[in-house]
Amino acid sequence: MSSEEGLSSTIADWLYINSWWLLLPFIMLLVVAAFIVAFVLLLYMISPLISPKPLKLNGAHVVVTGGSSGIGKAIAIECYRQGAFITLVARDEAKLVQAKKEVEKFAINDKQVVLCTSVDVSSDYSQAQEKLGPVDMLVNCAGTSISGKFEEVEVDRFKKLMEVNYLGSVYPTRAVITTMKERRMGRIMFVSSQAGQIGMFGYTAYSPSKFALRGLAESLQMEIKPYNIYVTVAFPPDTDTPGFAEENKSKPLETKLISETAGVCQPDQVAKIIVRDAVQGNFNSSVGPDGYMLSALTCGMSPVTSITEGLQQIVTMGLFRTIALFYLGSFDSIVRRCMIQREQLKAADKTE
Ligand SMILES: NC(=O)C1=CN([C@@H]2O[C@H](COP(=O)(O)OP(=O)(O)OC[C@H]3O[C@@H](n4cnc5c(N)ncnc54)[C@H](OP(=O)(O)O)[C@@H]3O)[C@@H](O)[C@H]2O)C=CC1
Ligand SMILES: CCCCCCCCCCCCCCCC(=O)[C@@H](N)CO
Repeated sequence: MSSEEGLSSTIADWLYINSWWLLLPFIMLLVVAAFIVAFVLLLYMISPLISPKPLKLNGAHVVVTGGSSGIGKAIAIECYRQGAFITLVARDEAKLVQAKKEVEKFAINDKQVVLCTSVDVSSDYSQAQEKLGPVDMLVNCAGTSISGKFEEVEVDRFKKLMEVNYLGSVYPTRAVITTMKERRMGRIMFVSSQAGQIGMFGYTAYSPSKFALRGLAESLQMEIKPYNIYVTVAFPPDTDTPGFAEENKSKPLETKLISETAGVCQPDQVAKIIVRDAVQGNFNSSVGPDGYMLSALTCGMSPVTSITEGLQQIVTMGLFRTIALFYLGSFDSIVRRCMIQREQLKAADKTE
């Protein structure tokens, strides 16, 4: 027997004896796949248990702070169109009366009413509790924005934004929560911003006040879930409102250029999405593809309200982080280019 023959017969013997071992990795793979499929099916079977029952807006009482303008007014209209009773809360009485008239145009039955109360949500709110009566859904939308470089924003503006955007959501929520817990039902909505998911140039005062809402929402949701009350945090992009127009008058170029990435939305489009998510009891409400990516990417330890949402987060997170790194690179280069341009302008001014 030549040495070549010997070698091939050894391999054949080896293959014959051990061939089924070769299949082992495939068998294991099949078993793992079967387990995953069974697990996902099981999750879907129990999903009705973790998804809240949708809120019936028809006949419900919805309170909207910041309801006299922009996104808040659009939310009020969207709820009114679905048969809700509305209370609008803001400071300026004339604007409130005007908004009330606009909302009333969308009535679907003659029992519906729109009330308004002039309250500054950033100062204590406890007296308002009795006036309001039972509330099915509270929309915390009153808010304002200030942009500018960190050292150029006056110190008291940092405080003001926390008072209006953050504490202005705490006080109204405190006013309605006890009754909601007693009735074992309700929805609380916080209108944050995409700038509450990503810290960016020009928003050193604004972003923290919007990030804070997310922390409040997560903590509160864990407390009140057993009472069948669901919290929604909305993270809209730039939206075409009077507030946005005002903000644009003094917005740094960098902030404008970076924000443009996510585009500008219309308030009624934003309101539709937010109201749908609040009715369904979704914790997270995002607008547009960038909003979707940002929410999946920054979900952290936030509560999950559907199996599909959880699975999507698991599958997409790594991919979205990869995309985010490119975005961050482009934002850094916007900031660097603007800085160089400013310095060149300054130098040119000096030589003149
Ligand atoms: N527009 C945008 O690009 C985006 C906005 N957002 C957020 O959405 C919310 C609404 O924004 P937008 O519609 O643009 O704003 P607007 O400026 O158009 O409207 C703000 C509303 O809040 C009320 N409000 C402001 N301060 C107080 C206060 N202290 N007490 C009671 N009511 C108050 C205003 O009425 P009054 O002044 O009479 O009190 C008005 O009704 C804000 O929280 C904002 O941060 C988030 C992402 C994007
Ligand atoms: C995978 C990762 C995707 C990343 C996408 C990043 C997009 C960032 C855009 C940030 C826009 C911030 C808008 C703030 C609007 C606002 O709150 C003010 N206009 C209020 O008046």
